[in-house]
Amino acid sequence: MAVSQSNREPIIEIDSLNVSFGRQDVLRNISLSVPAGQTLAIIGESGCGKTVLLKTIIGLVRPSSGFVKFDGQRIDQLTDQELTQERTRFGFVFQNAALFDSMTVAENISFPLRQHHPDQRAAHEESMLARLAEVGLPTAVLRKRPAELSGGMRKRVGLARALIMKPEVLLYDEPTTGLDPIVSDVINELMMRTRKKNPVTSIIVTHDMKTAQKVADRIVMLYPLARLAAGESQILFDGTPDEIERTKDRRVAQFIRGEAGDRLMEMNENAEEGMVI
Ligand SMILES: Nc1ncnc2c1ncn2[C@@H]1O[C@H](COP(=O)(O)OP(=O)(O)OP(=O)(O)O)[C@@H](O)[C@H]1O
Repeated sequence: MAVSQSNREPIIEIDSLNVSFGRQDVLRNISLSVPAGQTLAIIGESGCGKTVLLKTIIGLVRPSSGFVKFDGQRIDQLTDQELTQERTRFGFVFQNAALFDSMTVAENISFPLRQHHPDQRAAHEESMLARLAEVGLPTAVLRKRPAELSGGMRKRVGLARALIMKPEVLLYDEPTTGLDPIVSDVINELMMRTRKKNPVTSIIVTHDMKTAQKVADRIVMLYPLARLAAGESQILFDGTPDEIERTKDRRVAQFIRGEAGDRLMEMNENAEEGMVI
């Protein structure tokens, strides 16, 4: 699976990026270049800043310093109107599918088209049916509301909605969280199929090592700033799925194998000191 695409032009370039909220530093000196067509998985423990990185890429969070370039343009230098326009080149698959409960599946999927091309209603239905087929859902679901669907179906509807504008970049935030292993693997297959059918660049934020191993060409692991040694890069690992299996870094190895490691020792020490954790 691990195909190197480093010879392609970068579509996203992150340069010396720092993000803070008040006094809390979340991302420090992140530099990352994502070639067009690559599928990049960003892994790391809860709270290390994965979602913040995704949001910074699409301009929902502003950097404290450094910048993100999309297709050669600095995101932080765009006007609101330009940013709205550029965002139509992205598809975002949110953590909890983030569908509108009051709308039917059909209305949810076609929502971006209605927002951006209200004059082309005749073409909406055709696009919607094509996307629905792409994510393997029957037309019978179109009239249902999200609450009537299973978690896996909602994720598929979220993916169909993300695909409807034919995005150049797909951002997935925890696409398999909360799904059983079988349905998770269906979503993995769909992400791979989507990439085969469309020339997209994908960035997948995930805790799920199976997703990272199976779907990604490249894996980047972030580490919480508070746990880093002075001067250490927040990107603990950047390489292929094969390379991460052979990592010599104990923290990376513990993460990919799901071992509590140091955290268990910390818990025991804290418990001995009578701390509530
Ligand atoms: N808008 C915000 N305002 C203040 N703090 C924020 C904001 N967004 C995120 N944070 C903080 O930034 C840190 C990183 O959050 P983020 O959601 O990126 O983590 P994550 O790695 O995606 O975690 P998880 O895997 O649990 O989703 C957290 O401490 C969070 O509380």
